[in-house]
Amino acid sequence: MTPSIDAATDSDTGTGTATGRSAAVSCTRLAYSFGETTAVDGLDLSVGEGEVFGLLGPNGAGKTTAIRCITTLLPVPAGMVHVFGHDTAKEQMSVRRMLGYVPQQLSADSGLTGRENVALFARVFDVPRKERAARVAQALRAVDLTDAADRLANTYSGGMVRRLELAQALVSAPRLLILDEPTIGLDPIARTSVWEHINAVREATGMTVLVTTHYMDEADQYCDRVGLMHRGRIRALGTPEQLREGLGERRRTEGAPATDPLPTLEDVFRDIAGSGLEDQSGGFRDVRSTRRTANRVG
Ligand SMILES: Nc1ncnc2c1ncn2[C@@H]1O[C@H](COP(=O)(O)OP(=O)(O)OP(=O)(O)O)[C@@H](O)[C@H]1O
Repeated sequence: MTPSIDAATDSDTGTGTATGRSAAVSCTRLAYSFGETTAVDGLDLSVGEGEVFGLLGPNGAGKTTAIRCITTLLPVPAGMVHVFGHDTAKEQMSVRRMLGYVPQQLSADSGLTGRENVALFARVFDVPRKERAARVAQALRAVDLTDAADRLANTYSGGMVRRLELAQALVSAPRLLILDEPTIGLDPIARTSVWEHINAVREATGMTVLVTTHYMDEADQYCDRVGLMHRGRIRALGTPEQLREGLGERRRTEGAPATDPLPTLEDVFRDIAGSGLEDQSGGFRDVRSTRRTANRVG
């Protein structure tokens, strides 16, 4: 099993100096293409320290690609990415040490117990040997898996697997937690539970959270700010309330009655993504995401 962020060998000595920027994540004109397909197209993004920032967008908007550049799993061919002031192109190891990453794909090994899965990540992320057992126990406790810690992961429900993956990402005490669709395919109770655990850790540690989600209700409820991404760029940015009010205001200037209810975040999303939302939802990529989750549950 390969952990989501491998221990890397690169020229970074780990002594890179932060440039003094206060942003947890800063992308400047980030661009990434797969052959002819432009996935990220000049992305400018700044996530403040301690924020819960939601990156929203239809399938294929470029969210995962942007996240993989931020985590250093993909190179940055154009533009710049900094994590707490460290340049991801030059200081790959320093950046990786500050990150916890829960990818869309399954990152837990079904043939290991919960504790063994988390311990594996503790080793890969260089948690000092003497502290490992305590840190693993702490991470499992933080996601409420202490009682199930010594069961094989293939006996876990989908929600428990997601919480286990959260524990794997938390065991290195990251300053920045990046989650790609953390609740996709989970039932409403399991979704709420995942968010409650993320929030509890954030409140206790001040960790910054960058999350992608298709669930607008989650973004509205849990994110301090959201960026709506479409065709590789951020098309709208603000608090969920600002975005909802902005669309409401525009609709009123276009003649909508003042008595109309305030638009939802989903209305804002549809306003920006337009037909892209209709064109791409339910496609192969969507099915693949759901299957990935089904495999996890199964
Ligand atoms: N490995 C790859 N090879 C070729 N094209 C890719 C690859 N990964 C992504 N793409 C393309 O890049 C674009 C952006 O994909 P990306 O996965 O970043 O979007 P996304 O917003 O994360 O979508 P989703 O919400 O479905 O996860 C899409 O057009 C996609 O088809």
